[in-house]
Amino acid sequence: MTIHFTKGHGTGNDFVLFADPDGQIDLSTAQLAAIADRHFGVGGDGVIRAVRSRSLPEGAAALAEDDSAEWFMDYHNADGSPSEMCGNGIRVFARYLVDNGLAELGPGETMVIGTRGGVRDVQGNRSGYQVDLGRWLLDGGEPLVRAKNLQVARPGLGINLGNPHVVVALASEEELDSADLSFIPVLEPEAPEGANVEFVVPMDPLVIDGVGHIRMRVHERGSGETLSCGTGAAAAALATRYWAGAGAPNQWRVEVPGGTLGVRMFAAEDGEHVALSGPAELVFEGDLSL
Ligand SMILES: N[C@@H](CCC[C@H](N)C(=O)O)C(=O)O
Repeated sequence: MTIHFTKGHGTGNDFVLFADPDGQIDLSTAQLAAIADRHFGVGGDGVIRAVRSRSLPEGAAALAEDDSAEWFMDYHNADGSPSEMCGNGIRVFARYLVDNGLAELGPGETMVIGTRGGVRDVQGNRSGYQVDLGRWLLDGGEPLVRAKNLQVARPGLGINLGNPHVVVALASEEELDSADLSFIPVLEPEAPEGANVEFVVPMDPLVIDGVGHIRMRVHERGSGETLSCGTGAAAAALATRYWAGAGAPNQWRVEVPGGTLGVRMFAAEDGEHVALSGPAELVFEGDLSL
């Protein structure tokens, strides 16, 4: 079987995308991991299948939530495990659909995309694409986090954005730079479904012209350390605002090793939502025989 793929990224969080509109390509965990392998495959932090919501079982829930969710982002991590959501991936996915003529997204228009974490609204903007990540939840408690090269275990904050995160504040940029994230951080107690773990430090000053500034590195569940994580950047901004207390801003710039992401918290009908914006690039295409 040959698959025509496109390689894309959002702030260096990179993905292998392919279209399977009618849901005819059923890749095993091992095949997905082989595609994402940086030495023996195309290489990427995740593999994204563009499939019509009506053509896969999980799509029924997306269509029940919003029947305009024609497309479903079938997301898998680099080890082949499925994830509920990917904030950078969904922005790159929207660009992929538009550039390949599979969907249209005019200025000011919204594209509704199905994911395992629920439907998400994506819009184009000046810096690339923006996604409304929906309602967020303080979820997962405050586990202790250990990572190699961190002198002491740190308390984390569990946040759910469709997928699970634990955010940890570090003392300084030096500590952030020297943390060895090549190993899975140890959580105590363990997260039953695993977690993406974000390490953050506030920049100095924290707030400039009403916008909060932080730096972040991440160890993604199922993919290891990546250059960026969109839902992770949103979780990091939410946790920092939580720790900063009353008066902290609702708009944030998050510096990740692969660039800068924007995060904005805003009131919606069903509670507070968080939105993520930043670049979404398509880099090259090719054919892959499996
Ligand atoms: N890179 C993504 C998150 C991808 C999924 C994650 N590794 C998980 O297992 O939840 C993002 O940009 O949000």
